[in-house]
Amino acid sequence: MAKHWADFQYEIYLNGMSGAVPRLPTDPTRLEEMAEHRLGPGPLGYVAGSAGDGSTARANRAALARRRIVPRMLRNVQERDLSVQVLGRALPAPLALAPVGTISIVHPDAEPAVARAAAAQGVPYVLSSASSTPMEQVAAAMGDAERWFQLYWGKDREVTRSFLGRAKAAGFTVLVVTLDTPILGYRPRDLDQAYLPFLNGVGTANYFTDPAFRAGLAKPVHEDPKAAVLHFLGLFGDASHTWPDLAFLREHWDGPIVLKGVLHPADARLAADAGMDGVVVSNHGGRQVAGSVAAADALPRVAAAVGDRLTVLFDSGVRTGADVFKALALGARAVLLGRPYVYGLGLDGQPGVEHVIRCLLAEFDLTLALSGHATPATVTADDLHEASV
Ligand SMILES: Cc1cc2nc3c(=O)[nH]c(=O)nc-3n(C[C@H](O)[C@H](O)[C@H](O)COP(=O)(O)O)c2cc1C
Ligand SMILES: CCCCCCC(=O)C(=O)O
Repeated sequence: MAKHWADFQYEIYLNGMSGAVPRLPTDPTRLEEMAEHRLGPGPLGYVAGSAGDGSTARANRAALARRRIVPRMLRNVQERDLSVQVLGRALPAPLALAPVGTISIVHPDAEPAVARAAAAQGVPYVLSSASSTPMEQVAAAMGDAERWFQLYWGKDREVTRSFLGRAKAAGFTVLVVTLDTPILGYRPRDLDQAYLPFLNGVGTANYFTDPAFRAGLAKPVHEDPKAAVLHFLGLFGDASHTWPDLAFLREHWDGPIVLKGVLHPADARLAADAGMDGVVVSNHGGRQVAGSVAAADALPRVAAAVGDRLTVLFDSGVRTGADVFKALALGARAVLLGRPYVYGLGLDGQPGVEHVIRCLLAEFDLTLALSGHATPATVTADDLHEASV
């Protein structure tokens, strides 16, 4: 019998009989409010902030809210199985943790704590290139869990080659290449505070420990850390890449490659033509292009274009179990969770991340059941009503 994630809510109620209530809110909005009070202004602005006037981040939420679920009745949902096949892997639920760089700014346990939480819940964690902890150390904390690595595909081919070699040696099997951040977006909350974690050497650990990166420095990192940070800023992204350049990555990575940040169906077709295995329909949580299409509005068009050729994943705005359901109905195979788990980490370390995962999946399990589905596979666009406002 498959695990019933919904049982988490009964666990909470039962614990309540002995006077215990959850340490963190079970509602993502209240979780975010709590984080707003606990995180310092710099880290909070960096995590919660987005590009320009913030309209893309708001549109992400609105596009999901506009779609309403139309539950079906009398369909025997007593036994449910949330597992899905993603890139040839069986996941216990259609969920992975999105790559989020520099998270030691919210909690000193940082990526290893997230890795342990994800492994404990069986959910893949996509480790960011901009991790505060070298990838080998995070891999060690992942145990037997799925290891996915996100690449910032930068200017220096030797560094890219070295990252791919290290990731492979550390047991990462899926490569997620982020396309939407060759340059950092315009982010007023960070600009107003002149706050960027990288300036303090946070999020540079994979680079500073990398032999190819170090070979490009005139002095060792500890002798001239500022020069090392500037070197990192100069090479982390490369806005000159074009589609044929993907051949380099295909040549150096023999596992699945997923392109993150695809919003246009034509780009999704190009990804398939380039021999990629999947795309993440994402606008980076509204952090890159202010005024960009909401990710949930882009999703059905991308799924219609390449759903039969590529694995379509989704992020940007997922906060609740109902959002996961809606993303599947719009054509995603699974979703990536971003900011909410960072708030869980900031508030309570590894248990905080586990709490966020368990709440989300309990709500997803209940949404699925109460909408008439025993498995994610049967959810389709027919389960949604699009409200006019
Ligand atoms: C603080 C922060 C750092 C991020 N760092 C990365 C990163 O290193 N690599 C990456 O591909 N995406 C990064 N992202 C984007 C996330 O992977 C994801 O696309 C986004 O958080 C989804 O939006 P949501 O959090 O609003 O759901 C970051 C997002 C945040 C909030
Ligand atoms: C200057 C390095 C930029 C890395 C961007 C990290 C990220 O994806 C985000 O902040 O969003």
